[in-house]
Amino acid sequence: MYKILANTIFLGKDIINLPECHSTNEIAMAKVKSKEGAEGTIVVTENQTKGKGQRGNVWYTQAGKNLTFSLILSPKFLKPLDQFNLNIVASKAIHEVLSQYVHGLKIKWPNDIVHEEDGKLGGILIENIIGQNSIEYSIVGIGLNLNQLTFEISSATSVAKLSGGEVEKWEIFKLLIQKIESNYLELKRGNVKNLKDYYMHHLYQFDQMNRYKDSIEFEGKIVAINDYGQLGIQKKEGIINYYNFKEVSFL
Ligand SMILES: O=C(O)CCCC[C@@H]1SC[C@@H]2NC(=O)N[C@@H]21
Repeated sequence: MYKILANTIFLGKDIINLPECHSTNEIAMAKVKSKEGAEGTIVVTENQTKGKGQRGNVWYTQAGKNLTFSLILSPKFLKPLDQFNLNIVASKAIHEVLSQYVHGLKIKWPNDIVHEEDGKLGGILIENIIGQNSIEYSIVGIGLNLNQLTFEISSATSVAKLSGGEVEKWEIFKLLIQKIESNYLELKRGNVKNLKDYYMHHLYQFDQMNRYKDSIEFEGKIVAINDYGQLGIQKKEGIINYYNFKEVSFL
């Protein structure tokens, strides 16, 4: 069991801690839809049995070892087209906290946390309820591999594997809540530039030639992310193409 004294203003004041559930995102979304989930509520579980990942994938995690949780936010100050800013808020917070434990971490667009040589440690799945001209609610689901040591896929890793020892997951949870809240409040105050500068500074493969694939494989370098969160890749010939998620893959 954990004791959290996160010292936050609103985030994590209400924590729903479940020994087991299918998906914390699903539970958080159901809470919002039934008007039981106020902004700041967090759903966390020790054993997520059917975690949702990006691109319709399943997020696998070993019971008890890792962090799987979802935050309920109500960013009505954001227009639907500005929703990528929430990815920046969450990925920056995770990068800031996990970098206290492991060196060489990067943010892989749009919101994976990876080690530059050793694979993926964490992912974020954001699901929004969009209103007329604003984001009514946002469920920010976070899965982080902390103490898991063996993986079925070779591209996955964990903080413990990279740092050489088990970490205190509730301490990391507390630090994350604090960082996410402070980044979110910074976004609310309109300081997007500071947040985005951090994100770009730690972006995986930024300004390096690499291979990518859209309809065909090509060589290019990541040079920008625009206000809509599209990834700008400059091809060898100099033209910059902007991609939505799913339109381009890293090779
Ligand atoms: O594919 C990814 O990289 C995103 C993974 C997001 C997984 C987290 S775990 C907690 C939350 N609940 C879910 O069902 N998914 C997210």
